[in-house]
Amino acid sequence: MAGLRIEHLYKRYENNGKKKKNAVQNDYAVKDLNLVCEQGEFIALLGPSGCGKTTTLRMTAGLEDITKGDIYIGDTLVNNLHPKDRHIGLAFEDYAMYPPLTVYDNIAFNLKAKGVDKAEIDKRVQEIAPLMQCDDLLDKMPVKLSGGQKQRVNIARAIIRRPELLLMDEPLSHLDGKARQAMRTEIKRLINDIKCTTVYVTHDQLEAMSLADKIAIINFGVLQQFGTPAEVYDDPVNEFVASFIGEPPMNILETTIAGEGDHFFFTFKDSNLKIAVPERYYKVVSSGFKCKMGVRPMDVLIGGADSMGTPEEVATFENLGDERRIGIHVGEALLMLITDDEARYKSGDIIKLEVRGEKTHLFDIETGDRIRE
Ligand SMILES: Nc1ncnc2c1ncn2[C@@H]1O[C@H](COP(=O)(O)OP(=O)(O)OP(=O)(O)O)[C@@H](O)[C@H]1O
Repeated sequence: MAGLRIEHLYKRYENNGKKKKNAVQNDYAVKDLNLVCEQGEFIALLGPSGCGKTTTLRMTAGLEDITKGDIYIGDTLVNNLHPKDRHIGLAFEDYAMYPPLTVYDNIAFNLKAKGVDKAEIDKRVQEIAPLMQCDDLLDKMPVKLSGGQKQRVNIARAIIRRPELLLMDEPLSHLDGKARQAMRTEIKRLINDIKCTTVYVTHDQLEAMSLADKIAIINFGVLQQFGTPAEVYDDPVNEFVASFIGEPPMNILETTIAGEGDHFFFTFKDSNLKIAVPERYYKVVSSGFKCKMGVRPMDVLIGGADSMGTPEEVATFENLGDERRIGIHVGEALLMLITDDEARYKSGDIIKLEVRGEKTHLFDIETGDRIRE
């Protein structure tokens, strides 16, 4: 098992003028990426489609040339090493199994190719198969497997080589909701068992939040933030991260600060809503200051009958069973709140809105960067 270090990594695809769909605006698919994944850590590369996650993984695997920068696996600079010499396990999105071979032979394939002796191969397959819950599939042909079973075999194939580093690219993307959730739990258990350094590509923030020790959030090839799930959720560095992490996303509204006496409030165009600015921001705001205010839907509350909250009209109501989502127009924007309150609302109902001012974040209107107290 080894750690991974990525230093000032760049990738520019040479396309003879032709561009792929979603091609990056700045021509770099990956731009000045720096990442450290400690030995035994599980990191997720997270970002929207086309942001450069797969490109980063493929460069790490040696399947794609590096334009500039260095990749170390353990202390070894691997820039010019062949993939088979990098001691990596790959579990990619498409399950490229060998159709004429049984599951057993698929799992054993790479060890056989390396000339590992039969008894050792059998020992390892018998070790891995129960771990991936595919021991009862060993005699089956790939065509007979469900999506989840294929994925389990795929991961078994990747880990049987006892890689220094396990690279997974959207391994759950072919699965539907329930199977996805089940496999997520299995992957978590597996990684706990084998304690392998892992880099996991996903565009699903829930997957990243639930599996990873640390998440690297990427946009347009540029690393936005690298931190634990709690750090990226509670302390986002910019508007992009704040709105990418969390479901439903953080409410982000343009605001003008108004001073009243000794206090400051967030105010909004064409709305009566007024939210107290936390005192910790008093050093950086002034009356008339324009910025964006972010607040998570669970920090917007419905006040009781005696609440001092602002009366607001319900615009949208969704009942999702265990939670209800309410949308309120604030000028042209829609402010979402989540409640487990049993009450049913309909559009036009009036509720008292209370916003937990201490939970708000401020962002620069132009750059989207967090404004820190
Ligand atoms: N072989 C290629 N030739 C040219 N451009 C490419 C190639 N592969 C990827 N790109 C471009 O590089 C950028 C990053 O793509 P990449 O596949 O790494 O993103 P991603 O974040 O993994 O996206 P997805 O989640 O959709 O797989 C995109 O703009 C994409 O169009």
